[in-house]
Amino acid sequence: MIQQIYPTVAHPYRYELNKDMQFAAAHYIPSDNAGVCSRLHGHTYFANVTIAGDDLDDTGFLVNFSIVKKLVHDRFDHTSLNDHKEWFGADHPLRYPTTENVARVLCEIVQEHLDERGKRARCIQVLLRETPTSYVVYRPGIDERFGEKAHD
Ligand SMILES: Nc1nc2c(c(=O)[nH]1)N=C([C@H](O)[C@H](O)COP(=O)(O)OP(=O)(O)OP(=O)(O)O)CN2
Ligand SMILES: [Zn+2]
Repeated sequence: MIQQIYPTVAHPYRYELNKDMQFAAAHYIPSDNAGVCSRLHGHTYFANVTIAGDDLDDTGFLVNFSIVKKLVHDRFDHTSLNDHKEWFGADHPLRYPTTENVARVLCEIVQEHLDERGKRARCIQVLLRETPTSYVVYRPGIDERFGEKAHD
């Protein structure tokens, strides 16, 4: 696993959980402006997902680390990102599988799961490294990040 210096995000929650994952995936950026990246190629992506919240479940978990791995690694590992039509496509730049968009999609997928659990935990940051020299940090807007705590 890559040793990574993580950017921190200030938040009002008691607990903060981080899950590191790697997944191998192919993609292409469906735009002529993307140069060689418009051709199918692959990366070993490194993702760090940060979740924060105040309430633990009956197991003493904010959320089970292995569930986060299932949501991200198990869904995308050894796949082509462009094939995941629910999230990615050629019809709009926000749906191209760029590092920026993939980072946001990972955050949205994790947040959807957290919403289903009903413990008010938030996915507050996703760091996604595409190559040894390129990564993106995605943080939702303050209202999405902190929910009802945004204006405390
Ligand atoms: N803002 C973005 N720029 C680029 C993205 C992206 O998702 N967001 N993606 C690519 C390509 O997909 C490519 O795989 C990664 O590009 P790059 O960092 O340029 O890759 P290199 O390994 O060639 O980097 P060097 O540091 O020059 O070795 C391109 N741009
Ligand atoms: Zn790429």
